[in-house]
Amino acid sequence: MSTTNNLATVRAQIDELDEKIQNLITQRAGLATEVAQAKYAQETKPVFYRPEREVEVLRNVIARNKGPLSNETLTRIFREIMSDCLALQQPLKIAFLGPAGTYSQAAVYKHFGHAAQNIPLQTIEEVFREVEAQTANYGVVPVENSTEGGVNQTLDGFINTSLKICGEIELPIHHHLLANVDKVEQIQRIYSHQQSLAQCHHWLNSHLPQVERIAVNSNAEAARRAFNEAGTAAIAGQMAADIYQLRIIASRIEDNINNTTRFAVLGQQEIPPTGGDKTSLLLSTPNQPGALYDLLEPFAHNQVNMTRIESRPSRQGIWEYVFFVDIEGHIQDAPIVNALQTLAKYTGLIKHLGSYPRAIL
Ligand SMILES: C=C(O[C@@H]1C=C(C(=O)O)C=C[C@H]1O)C(=O)O
Repeated sequence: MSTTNNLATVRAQIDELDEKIQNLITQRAGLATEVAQAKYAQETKPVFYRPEREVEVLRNVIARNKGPLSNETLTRIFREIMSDCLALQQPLKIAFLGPAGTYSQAAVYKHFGHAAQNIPLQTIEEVFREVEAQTANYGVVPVENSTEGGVNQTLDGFINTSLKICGEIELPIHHHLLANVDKVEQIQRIYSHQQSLAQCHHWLNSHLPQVERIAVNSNAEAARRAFNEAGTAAIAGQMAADIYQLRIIASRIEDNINNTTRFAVLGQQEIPPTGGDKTSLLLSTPNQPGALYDLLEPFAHNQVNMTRIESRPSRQGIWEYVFFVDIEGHIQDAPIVNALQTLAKYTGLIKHLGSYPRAIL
């Protein structure tokens, strides 16, 4: 068969498959609206977004994958399908640290797909407030970065909030130097979020040691300034480069190539166990010898794996601390129930911040 014929035949096969795929997606959307009816019938205040179900769908997708498409690609496609199916039931409003073009927005797209309505806000505190006030259904806040550690505004937000963490998102972070200059020598000032400046510290010291670095509220705000002010550059991501029409002068300038930020999804609901969960707790100890040992021992004794521990001043006395602890498992799992029972004897405060499915990819 000639190449032209072959091309035509394969394209005909693709057309046939596309028709099937489209029919199947349409059928799936129909079923999602049936699910909505079932939720109305079963629940007085129906909850449409179900992270425990979405993660099950995505884990099935990964388990079935035989290539050539990567797990990342297939989960991205299925997330978008679910995003639109969910929007037929309830269009979600998601609050995050704006303006448009921040890594937080990239995390929102990764987790909720493009059918959700984005609500960019000016501070992390506002994200907590809008979700508490139910002006937004969910919020996405950065918790920690693999290079720079915890995000203090978010940790402080957890201390006072009644919201629950109902998901986590892991986003690889690639920073670029963005500007509308012809030569690097023309750059007099670099704007970025303080975390991003810190994550590119070595690169800046070796390439642009004399240039002034100015911390602003977000990377997208930095990009906006670089667009408006001559002789300025921003450190931000690809999305900000696209939105603010800036050229990439140097790409991937983060000091650590595995630079990743972990985000939490804030909401009002408690998520049932999925078999691959994490639990976040806020604990406090009295200021006395062995207090930290007493806090850790029950987890070790019950074979609960701790993935993170971080302290913050409690703001209630001088040199008093609260501890943010992440463990593997769900709050309903027996080892965690037992550990918390023991812990209750020693600690002043045990606040369950949430149990949620581990981040997918
Ligand atoms: C369809 C449902 O509602 C939503 C949409 C989902 C989907 O499209 O698969 C999954 C979970 C929910 O967020 C459901 O709960 O099953």
